[in-house]
Amino acid sequence: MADTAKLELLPAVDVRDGQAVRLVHGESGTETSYGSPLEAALAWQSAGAEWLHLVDLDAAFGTGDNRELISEVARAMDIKVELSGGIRDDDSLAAALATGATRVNIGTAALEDPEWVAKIIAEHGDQIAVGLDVRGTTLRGRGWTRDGGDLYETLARLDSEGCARYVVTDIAKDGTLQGPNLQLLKDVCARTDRPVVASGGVSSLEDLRAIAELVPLGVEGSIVGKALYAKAFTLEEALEAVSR
Ligand SMILES: O=C(O)c1ccccc1N[C@@H]1O[C@H](COP(=O)(O)O)[C@@H](O)[C@H]1O
Repeated sequence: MADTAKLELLPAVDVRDGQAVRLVHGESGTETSYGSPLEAALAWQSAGAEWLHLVDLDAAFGTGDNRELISEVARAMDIKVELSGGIRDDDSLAAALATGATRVNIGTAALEDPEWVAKIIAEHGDQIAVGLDVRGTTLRGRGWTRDGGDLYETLARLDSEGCARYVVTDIAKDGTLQGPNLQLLKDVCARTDRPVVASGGVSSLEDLRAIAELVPLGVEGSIVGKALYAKAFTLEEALEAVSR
């Protein structure tokens, strides 16, 4: 990536039981509800977002799914959509791609079904990202409830299979407003030449500027969740903060 590129921002809409929610450390039961997912997504689009990070949390946790609602939201967007949660087999992948999402983010399946993930990377290329959701350097799957191997071993495997991009979440930071794990992002960027999307912990415009400093290392974007819903700053302010 060229050093002059600006950091992309991906406001998040995580859906649980039909509502836009934020979790703390991704733990089921910690939800704060923020109402209609479609209204939230449209608000981020109106505020100037170029991307929406849309997550079906029920599908990620295995507590059902919000497939129709997720599809409705994705189809209503004029902006790019990154779709996550419960994409683990041909049926769920087909449904995700049928929403018109620009790319889909694979978590659990990258840990539990490497052959399938290698196949879909080969078939769909840039439309597939892998979510590397970590505690320390241990990957977590199935709603972040189960260990799924070593971060760097998995990264090396996925790199060799041609994975186009990684979404790196520090679970210890996610939903806490405690700042991103910049060292983790630097460490991942040092181990891959593929673009990295940062996730977890953003609390301030300063945090976003700090992540933007990592663009020359390979950080392409940052997901922003709780800070927007908690009104720590507006999306307009965030976009301005990372514009160059
Ligand atoms: O985004 C969250 O807060 C979250 C919390 C707990 C589990 C998953 C979460 N989000 C994203 O869901 C996908 C993983 O889904 P799957 O394992 O492929 O079914 C991944 O992008 C997570 O970052």
